[in-house]
Amino acid sequence: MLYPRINKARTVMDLAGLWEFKLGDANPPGDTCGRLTGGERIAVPASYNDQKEDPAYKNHYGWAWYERDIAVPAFFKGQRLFLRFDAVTHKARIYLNGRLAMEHKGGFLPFELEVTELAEPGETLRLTVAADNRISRSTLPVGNEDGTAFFGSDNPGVPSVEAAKRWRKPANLPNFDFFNYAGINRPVRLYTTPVSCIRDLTLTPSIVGTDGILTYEAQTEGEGDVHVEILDMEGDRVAEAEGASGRITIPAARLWWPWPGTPYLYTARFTFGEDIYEETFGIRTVKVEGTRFLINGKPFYFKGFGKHEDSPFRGRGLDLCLDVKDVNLIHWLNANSFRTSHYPYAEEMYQLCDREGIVIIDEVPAVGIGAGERCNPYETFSIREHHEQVLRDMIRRDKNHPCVVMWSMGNEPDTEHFPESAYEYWHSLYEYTHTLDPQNRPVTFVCCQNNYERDLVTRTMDVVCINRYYGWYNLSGDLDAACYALNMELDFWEKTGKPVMITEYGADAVAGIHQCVPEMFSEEYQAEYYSRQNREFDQRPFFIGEQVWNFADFAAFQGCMRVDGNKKGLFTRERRPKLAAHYFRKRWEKIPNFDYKA
Ligand SMILES: CCCCCC[C@@H]1NC[C@@H](O)[C@H](O)[C@H]1C(=O)O
Repeated sequence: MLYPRINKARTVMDLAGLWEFKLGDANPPGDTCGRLTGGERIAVPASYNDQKEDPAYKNHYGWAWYERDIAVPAFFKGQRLFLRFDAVTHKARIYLNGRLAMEHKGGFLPFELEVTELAEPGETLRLTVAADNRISRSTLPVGNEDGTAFFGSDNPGVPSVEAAKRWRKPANLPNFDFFNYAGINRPVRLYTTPVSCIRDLTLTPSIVGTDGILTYEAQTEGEGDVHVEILDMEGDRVAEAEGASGRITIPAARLWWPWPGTPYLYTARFTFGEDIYEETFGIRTVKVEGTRFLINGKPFYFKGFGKHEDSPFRGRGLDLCLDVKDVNLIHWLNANSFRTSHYPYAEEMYQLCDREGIVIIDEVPAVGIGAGERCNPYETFSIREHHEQVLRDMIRRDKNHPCVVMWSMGNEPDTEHFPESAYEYWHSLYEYTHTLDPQNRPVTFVCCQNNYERDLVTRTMDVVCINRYYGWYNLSGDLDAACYALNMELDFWEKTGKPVMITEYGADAVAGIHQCVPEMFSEEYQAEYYSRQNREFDQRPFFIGEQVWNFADFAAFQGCMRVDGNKKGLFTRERRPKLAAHYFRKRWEKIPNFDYKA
């Protein structure tokens, strides 16, 4: 799905601004709706939860209504018109002039509808969006349908507590550890194309000797011939071709390298009839070979984090300023990568990382798949069809980004209580995911702290990605015992012959709490936790990367395990560095992107 771009053949109308807004209820909206009345003002794009100090906004459960008028320019006449939503969380119903035009499930990937016949140029179009924030065992991310939220404390069986749980109003119980921000979180745009237009592009790079080879395919609608020009970063044409698909040789190609290498980007300029579309791409290869993760044939070492799209006021809403700030902090840290935990991020972040040479592990919102030994999620949760849909949508959206080097099918599902069911679910999904990517990048999922001897799934992934909290959620405060346990588990993984990386490890540190003898929740303990465990990782040649949890403190669901959110950040939510940030900046300055431990 192409990102909306302005050029001499296309234009884009960004619908950001103040919309009318009103909280709804849990009743399913109908196929028509009247004009929104009695609403309040809301900023779009942004989550609605934090835009007003009102528990009804913060803790809403159900539908919320947005509306604005669009004055469709008369000069759009003769063009095709598309309405594109980059993300509406978690479910959306779109109404044009009060009539239902589209529905969409999934809160982190774009969807669009053609409105050429519905939006009369020169007329005003009433756009109404209903957004449903409810999560359940049939959504991704998963919501609990009884009991408590992730890490929620409970006294089950106490008559008064059970009675109160029955009495209270329905509410979201996230089976995941981030606040369930919702609404129109990313841009809404009306864009035009010529009648005959380019609808999608697939760009697959490879390297032969010193030449770059670009295998391309243009999906078009209408009449015309496809012409392709390849431009270098200076804007000079270095190759060209005719035809909707083909292979183009770029002699003596400049490769895309992770920062501080040069992330060289070419531009493929496609013309089709009157339409034009330019897509940047990088000549780079990605491959797992033995226990090594190769980028351009060289063994890469991941230095980075899990992140979140999370900020005060905007919630999970797009914040380009914060994205630029975070990428500059990634450089400041001498880091080179992050995982889009636990959902695909806004496209603008991938565009930024393509240019800045930051490597991305791209993850779908499959988080919270499990309920302990009491129920088999693979038999009781109805998520498979939607899981395959979000994998298709994520890869369709992100397939051309050189910064994306691996797909993560999900975070911390239960793979130990029902190992055979888990294997059946995840191995078929792994095979399916491989069929979706024209570049056939490595596929993984991220394994939670578990009985790794019972887990039949993690060891079958292209890269073993483990989240471990030795010294925090277990062996708390005892880093000697934590390192003992960590080494025992690393001995286990060494036998699999797979590359292994840690995709989460960390300790909550409340900024400003300091102790001479490090104890949990102090900045000193967080730094000590990392320095001790990194020393163990450095002894293991098959260990290919360290991604800490988390880049920054972030908002989470209320609970006695969270002190104003999750405090495992290297930075505070306002991006102030803790001691551990300074520790990693020094550590990572000495660790090269390639051939570390070679
Ligand atoms: C019992 C062990 C469970 C560890 C789970 C650790 C969690 N991984 C997923 C992340 O979204 C959470 O924020 C992280 C944590 O809690 O900080």
